[in-house]
Amino acid sequence: MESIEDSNKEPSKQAAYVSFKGVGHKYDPLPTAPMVIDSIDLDIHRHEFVAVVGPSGCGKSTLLRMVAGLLIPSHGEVSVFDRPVTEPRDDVGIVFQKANLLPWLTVRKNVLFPLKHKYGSYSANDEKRANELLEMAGLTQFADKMPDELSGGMQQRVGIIRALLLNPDILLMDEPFSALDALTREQIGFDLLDIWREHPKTLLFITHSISEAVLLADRILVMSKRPGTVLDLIDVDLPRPRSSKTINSPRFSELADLIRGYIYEPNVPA
Ligand SMILES: Nc1ncnc2c1ncn2[C@@H]1O[C@H](COP(=O)(O)OP(=O)(O)OP(=O)(O)O)[C@@H](O)[C@H]1O
Repeated sequence: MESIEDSNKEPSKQAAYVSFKGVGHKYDPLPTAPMVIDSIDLDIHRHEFVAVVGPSGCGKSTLLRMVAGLLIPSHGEVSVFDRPVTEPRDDVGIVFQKANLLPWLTVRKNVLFPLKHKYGSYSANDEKRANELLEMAGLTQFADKMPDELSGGMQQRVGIIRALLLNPDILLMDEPFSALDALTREQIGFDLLDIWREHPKTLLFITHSISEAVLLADRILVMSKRPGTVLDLIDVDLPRPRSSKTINSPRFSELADLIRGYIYEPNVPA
């Protein structure tokens, strides 16, 4: 089976897993209403890490909601594994900016909550898996604590583990680290890469941080201002595993500058 390390080589030769074909959307059905996103064509490969960057309001979250089936595009089609997405999918995990843990449940019970909610109960095996994931995220000693006893970074890790417990094939992350301080943010990014290596997922990751996108992703979708279109889809040809050394490499700066050019001078060809 292909490893993640191989998966960012020659992405154009791989089969599409999540596909956007001519996707556009307007929230208001009036014919004169403006499009929020327009003419999005994009193929994402299985177990690929794609970061999405673009100006505020360009439709990044709108794209994510479409993959989850929480929003059906008014134009074009989103499909997963060649099947059009027409309703909410249960094979998708979502992580938002805030972990939104339930304050009256312990960390372990928060992680297990989606299973309980979905199936009414969970098995000893589920609990074992929850413990394994908590261990991997360095949270074993906090498993029986209440969420307000954890730092923001730890709470966000719990949110990620919770999204992973249902073993979704697709993980959607909407600015998951933006509420964290810079150091925690970098560390949790590396933690995410470790988790993703151990539990491969197709990952769509929205961020406002250009360096975070370059550090983590296989490819970066750069969107224009509203209506959001694809300005570029950049292969991040930096070797894995990535580390803090990656940030000091000349190629890292080149890629970050390329994206900055699009974001800050969108009319100037890079
Ligand atoms: N439910 C909705 N009804 C009407 N308009 C909406 C709705 N959701 C989003 N919009 C509008 O669609 C546009 C794109 O929103 P979206 O949240 O997808 O952008 P974004 O790129 O994720 O923004 P940000 O970076 O600020 O989070 C915005 O102008 C927003 O106001």
